[in-house]
Amino acid sequence: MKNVIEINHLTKCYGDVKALDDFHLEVKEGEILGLLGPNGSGKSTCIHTILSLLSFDEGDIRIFNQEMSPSAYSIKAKIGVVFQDVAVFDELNVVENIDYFCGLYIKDKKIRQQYIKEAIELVGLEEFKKFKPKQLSGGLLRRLNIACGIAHKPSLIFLDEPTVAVDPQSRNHILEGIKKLNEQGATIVYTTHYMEEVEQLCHEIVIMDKGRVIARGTNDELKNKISLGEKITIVLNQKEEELISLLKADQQVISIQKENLTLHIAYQGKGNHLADLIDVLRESNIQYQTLFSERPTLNDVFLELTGKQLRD
Ligand SMILES: Nc1ncnc2c1ncn2[C@@H]1O[C@H](COP(=O)(O)OP(=O)(O)OP(=O)(O)O)[C@@H](O)[C@H]1O
Repeated sequence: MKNVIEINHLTKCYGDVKALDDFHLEVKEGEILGLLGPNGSGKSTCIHTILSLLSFDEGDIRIFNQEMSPSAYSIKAKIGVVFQDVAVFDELNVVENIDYFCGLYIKDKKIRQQYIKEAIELVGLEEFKKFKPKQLSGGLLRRLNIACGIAHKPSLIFLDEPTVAVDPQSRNHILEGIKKLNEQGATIVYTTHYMEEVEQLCHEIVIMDKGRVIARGTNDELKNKISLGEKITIVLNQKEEELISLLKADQQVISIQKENLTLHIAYQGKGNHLADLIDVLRESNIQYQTLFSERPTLNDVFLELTGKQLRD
């Protein structure tokens, strides 16, 4: 599959702050690529430089196999952008706003009407067509912002944290809408610091920190990169020093964290340890309240690679 975006050696400084540091990225046609990183890791700067809205210090950016520049209008016409900040006209209603933005690219009125209808359906704003932005809740406003950015059916779409501070219902509409856009053929670059969203949505995930790519792969590939394989949490009825000694002797156990009567046990490798642990508890006659097992999250991946939490 061909690359829609190719970025090499991209460096962008704001004074002394290196927001992008020898950044590399390839985005394949038809994929949803998630750019995941904590606040300040450079996600927005990355999107703005790709779109030539910001200049950069070093590197090169190619989109659709052409060099990107502020005047590359033929490339820009095939791109849709949805930024974090809502940018719509207060005096226009939902349909009129979408019509305005779609009209920048689609001149045929009949085709535009069809596209507006499809955009409204995609984000679930059918009941609010005549509403002005001030009459919409924050989540609905975000949905309108998305409809304005994608109504002209771009083949490459950038969404920069479109679900920040959005209610769960609107979040679901937004995520489902993005999946549909992708099914219709759009390549999507999605930035977020919500790991659950990239897990749910993205074919490939790029993890960023301090302006650099620190890991790339599918959800499973990223989780296989780290030594942590399984996390078991157990809430005991009373302190059990014997259990802790047994766990410390287990070579598969990476760490044990104690929190009152709760133990968080981290295991390495791909094995399942829950059944064995239950056997140990039974054999040692150790009583417990609850016991559950979890697989690593992308936060665990980030934590193991950087020593920091994805979310502060
Ligand atoms: N206009 C600016 N002037 C100076 N520094 C900036 C500017 N914009 C961003 N930065 C700095 O560049 C770095 C990357 O910021 P950027 O906004 O790209 O990160 P981000 O991952 O998008 O963060 P967030 O999730 O908070 O939006 C941060 O250290 C930020 O403080």
